[in-house]
Amino acid sequence: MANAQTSLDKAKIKFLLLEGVHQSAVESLNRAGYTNVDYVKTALAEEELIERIKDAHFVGLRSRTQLTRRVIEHAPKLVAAGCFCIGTNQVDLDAAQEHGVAVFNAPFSNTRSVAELVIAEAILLLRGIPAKNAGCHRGEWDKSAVGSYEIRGKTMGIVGYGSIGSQVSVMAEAMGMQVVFFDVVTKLPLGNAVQSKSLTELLQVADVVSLHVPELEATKNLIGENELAAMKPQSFLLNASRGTVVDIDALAAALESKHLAGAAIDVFPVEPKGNNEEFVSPLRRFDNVILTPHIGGSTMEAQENIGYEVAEKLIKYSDNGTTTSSVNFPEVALPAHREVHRLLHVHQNVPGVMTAINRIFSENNINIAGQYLQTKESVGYVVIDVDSAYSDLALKQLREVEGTVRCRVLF
Ligand SMILES: NC(=O)c1ccc[n+]([C@@H]2O[C@H](COP(=O)([O-])OP(=O)(O)OC[C@H]3O[C@@H](n4cnc5c(N)ncnc54)[C@H](O)[C@@H]3O)[C@@H](O)[C@H]2O)c1
Ligand SMILES: O=C(O)[C@H](O)COP(=O)(O)O
Repeated sequence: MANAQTSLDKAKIKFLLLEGVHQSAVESLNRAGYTNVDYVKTALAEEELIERIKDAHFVGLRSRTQLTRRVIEHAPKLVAAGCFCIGTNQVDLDAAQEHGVAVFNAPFSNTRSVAELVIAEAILLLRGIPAKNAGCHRGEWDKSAVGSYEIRGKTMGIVGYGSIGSQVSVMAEAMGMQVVFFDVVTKLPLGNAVQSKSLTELLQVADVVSLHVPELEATKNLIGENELAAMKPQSFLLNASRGTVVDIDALAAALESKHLAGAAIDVFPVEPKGNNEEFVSPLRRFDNVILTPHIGGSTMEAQENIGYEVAEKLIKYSDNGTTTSSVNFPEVALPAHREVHRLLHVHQNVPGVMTAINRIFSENNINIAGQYLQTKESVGYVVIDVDSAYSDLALKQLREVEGTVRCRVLF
């Protein structure tokens, strides 16, 4: 499937890859015949992105690039976007859907890296290592067991029991911790973990609270002044999810008052746009806080696997039309299209469109070799395999159907 033909010469299909995604992505694209790759090591500000994306068919990005409605409106050729990470909050998914741009991500490849970091941070914080380390760097020698604890026997509270949260759960139990978790969905508890009935119930019993929820309206400031006050005195807060989930000023106050004994924060409400910009945060002054520059998923293993995973999804969509695991698009898993031409029609999901499409085939006496239809919210995606002699005519007429967002052909 990887070397299937597309109607447009593959060398003309442009991939814009941003934020230094792993070379494994470029290798995969080249191997599949896609050699027109514009590789950029950084994120781009909106104006520059608009300039660069205007003739791109595919774009690859990580968490820093903002794929806004305005950018999408200035990308007339764009058929898909690949987020080489888990989060897709940096993409205006509604605008992408409306413009027929399928969005893919890598939901699993970096989850182990985040879970490992969380366990390491829990151990370091309970031992008081961040402050001891900072002291030693300043020439201090504080040899003392006061305030240093094992994690064995302590309670890990996990908020968001998805791919990452559930792995933290298994690892924490393996280290001898008890696990409680809170999720808006009822989840199968792994091992001896127990699902809490409410966030407050979890906050009241956990020695370490680790956040693993997506960025949503409902998770904005999920942990604010009241939630911090509900946490056990001398407990720890870990956030490697999204910066918007924690009210950072309220956290600074809880650390200042010594209600919390420490924290480990990887993501921030405002993050520097690039590695040359200063990192500004009210948390910088605390020795008992581990601060990391949004690197929870940044390991060589994770990045390489993400490169392969997302590139593969973009290649499949380009070569064959398959949209399996898209986050905003109807999911269709398609067989190979041998000896037929494949028409891919993206349309508004409104009554009458499919009738108009099917009329084209019956009125022109075109035999349909295969038809696959799926809808999602405001968008419909129909794939029609036809005899090669008829694809030109069908394509022309399909583009005229009212409600058409985009239409292309693969042969
Ligand atoms: N720091 C990093 O580098 C890094 C790396 C990977 C992922 N992340 C972030 O971590 C987040 C979680 O990743 P994941 O793979 O575990 O996602 P996931 O979708 O597998 O799990 C998220 C879980 O949160 C739950 N949830 C949603 N809203 C909730 C709420 N209000 N209260 C409690 N639970 C809620 C969901 O039901 C789900 O079980 C991602 O969305 C991403 O933003 C950060
Ligand atoms: O959503 C994610 O997977 C993480 O936030 C990592 O994003 P990054 O690839 O920009 O580091």
